Formats: sequence, structure tokens, C-alpha cells
Amino acid sequence: MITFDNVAYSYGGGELLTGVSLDIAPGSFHFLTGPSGAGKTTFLRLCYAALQPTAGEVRLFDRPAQELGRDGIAAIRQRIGVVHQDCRFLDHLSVADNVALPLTVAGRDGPAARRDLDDLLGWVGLSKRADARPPELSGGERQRAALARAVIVSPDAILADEPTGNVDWEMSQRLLQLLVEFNRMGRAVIVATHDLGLVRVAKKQVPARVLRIANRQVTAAGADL
Ligand SMILES: Nc1ncnc2c1ncn2[C@@H]1O[C@H](COP(=O)(O)OP(=O)(O)OP(=O)(O)O)[C@@H](O)[C@H]1O
Repeated sequence: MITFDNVAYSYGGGELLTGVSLDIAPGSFHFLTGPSGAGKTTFLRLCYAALQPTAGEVRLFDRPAQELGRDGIAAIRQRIGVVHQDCRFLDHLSVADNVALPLTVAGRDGPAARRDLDDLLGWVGLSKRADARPPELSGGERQRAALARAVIVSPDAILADEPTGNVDWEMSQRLLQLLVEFNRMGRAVIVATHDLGLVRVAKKQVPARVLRIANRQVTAAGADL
């Protein structure tokens, strides 16, 4: 589904990633760990064609990312949902309208979609916050709204960048459960995180693979994790 073939990436200085070859299969669950600044966000951005490799090839749904063009990239964004580290929202819109934004952009915001939106807000526990504005939300509520916004178009995969970065343990468990449930629906999940406790809890529930980025390489982390 997402395939890296000898990929390198550089922001202009030295190479941040080099010789990365791997395959993210449909329905798989991956964690991405590694020191701060190692390139986790960069790796995720390569996975949804927000960045193009400086060498090698990324293939998304069997198409080279370099050949996608604007329409191709727009189509990929319907198939790969992203939960950004900083959960950007449009503060003048309600939580419900923010969550529904990907449907609005895709011209798919009819009455059926509105019902799906209500279900989705219930799934992430935000039904009572639907009319609030994003600045009124707590950190955990923001993370859940960002997750709901990422899954509303029923993507084949979710990429989540530190989704539990600003929340307490209980809330991080709740967010993890949502990602596990999404994975059990047959969708692929990639979570970049520093939280190895979260990784251990998840591995008891799903056959998650742990990738570690360090020293410009992406390797499989040890089985002790
Ligand atoms: N747009 C950019 N231009 C130049 N350098 C960048 C850019 N974005 C990131 N970097 C640098 O690339 C390196 C990797 O950044 P990245 O955000 O991918 O790391 P990360 O592993 O996600 O870090 P963290 O765990 O702190 O979020 C860092 O040194 C960062 O400063």
C-alpha cells in the first residue's frame, strides 16, 4: 500500500534518511519510534506525498508518488488520513464543521454524511462538544477531534503523529483504543510516538510492528518492546 524503495530524504543539508526500503501493508499496525529530530514526521510526510524523496521511490497504492500530480495527491488524501502533531483547526468553525471539513472539501457533505458525522462524534466521545469552537477544547478533546477529522472520509490508512503527546495516561489509552478499533476494521495505522508504554499496551491487543528511526535508517525495533 505504502512502499519505500531505497528512499533518501534531505531538507537541503545532509541526508536525514537514507536507503529506506519497507512496505506498509493494508490492515497493518506500525509504531514509529526514535529520538527527537530523527525524522519521524518527515517519514510520515513521505508516506502521504507531502514530501517527495530526494532519491529512491515511494509508491502509494502502487503508483509512484513522484508521478501523482495534483489530482493524484488529492485522491491520496482521501485514502490516507493524517492526524498532525499540532492538530490544526479553523477556530471560527464549530468542532462538528471542522471534523466534517474533509467531506465538504470532497463535495460529499450530504444528509447521509451528516449522520455519519454524528456517529463519528459519538465514537470519539465529542457529541456534547459538537457546537464548541476548537479553542474551547481540552488537549485530549482536540486530539480526538483531529482523529475524527482524519477518519471521516473512511481512509484506508491513518497516520498519527504523536497523537498522545499532550494528554494524560487515561486519555492516551482512550485514543489508542480508537486507533486499535480503526485497525480492527481492516485499516492500516501508523503512529509516531515517544511513548514506549503506549507501544507495549498496544502490542497486547494488535500485532503491531515497531519501526525505529535513528542514524538515518529505519529498522525493526527489538522484540522486547
Ligand atoms: N522544513 C524543514 N526544513 C529544514 N529542516 C527541517 C524541516 N522540517 C524538519 N527539519 C529538520 O529535520 C529533522 C527531522 O525532523 P522531524 O520533524 O522529521 O523529526 P521527528 O523525529 O519527528 O522529531 P520529534 O520527535 O521532535 O517530533 C530535524 O532536525 C528538523 O529540524
